[in-house]
Amino acid sequence: MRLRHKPWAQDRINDYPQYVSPAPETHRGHWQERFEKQQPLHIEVGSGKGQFIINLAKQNPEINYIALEIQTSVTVMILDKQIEAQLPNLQIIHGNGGHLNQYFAPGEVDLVYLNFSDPWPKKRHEKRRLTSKNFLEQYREVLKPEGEIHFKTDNRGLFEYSLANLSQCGWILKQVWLDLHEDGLSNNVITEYEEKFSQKGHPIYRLEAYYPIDTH
Ligand SMILES: C[S@@+](CC[C@H](N)C(=O)[O-])C[C@H]1O[C@@H](n2cnc3c(N)ncnc32)[C@H](O)[C@@H]1O
Repeated sequence: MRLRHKPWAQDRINDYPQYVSPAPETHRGHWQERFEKQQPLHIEVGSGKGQFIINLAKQNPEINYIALEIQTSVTVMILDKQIEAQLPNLQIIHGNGGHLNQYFAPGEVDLVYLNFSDPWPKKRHEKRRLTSKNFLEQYREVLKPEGEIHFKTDNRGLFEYSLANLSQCGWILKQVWLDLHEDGLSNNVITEYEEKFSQKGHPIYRLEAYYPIDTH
């Protein structure tokens, strides 16, 4: 998938290399050097406008976060929030989650968040789904042993598809929620899309999964 460029937005991104590096692949294996403190690294693939990850970064200064977003104009919206908040534990990648192993070294990431990923309902677009097998392989490569994926969606079809792929690819499900806001999760941080779909009365599905250490 190609990055969608908008010149004005790209110029704005270029003005803040301290928050959005022009060459994220050059930090592969060295992301900790871009943060004030060396601490666990959590990333969100498909961050949208950044509400979720900005709030997480504010709430958890003991964790480093990276927002990864493919659309240029949307990346600018995260950047604008970061320019205001100046969080020392937040970096932004304007890039494609399908290239994760170019941005991160094996085991560099502690946790991957996927929130309300585009469902791409047509079979011919399956490869674009962030829980397709290609993407799951990328997460497995960059996560530390037993590092986790936390995934939320209101789309039942995408949730079932993701559960099936995870289990076929050997991931272990730690926990599954079929109606997050009914079942409760004490420290749930709400995303933009979650707010929108919850207001419409949609149930929110959630899962936590990890890839087991190979004991052979
Ligand atoms: C439906 S929005 C959800 C935004 C946010 N996570 C939320 O829950 O409010 C999905 C976002 O994922 C981004 N996206 C889709 N495919 C991507 C990819 N391959 N790499 C990075 N971002 C991607 C889209 O541009 C969009 O901003």
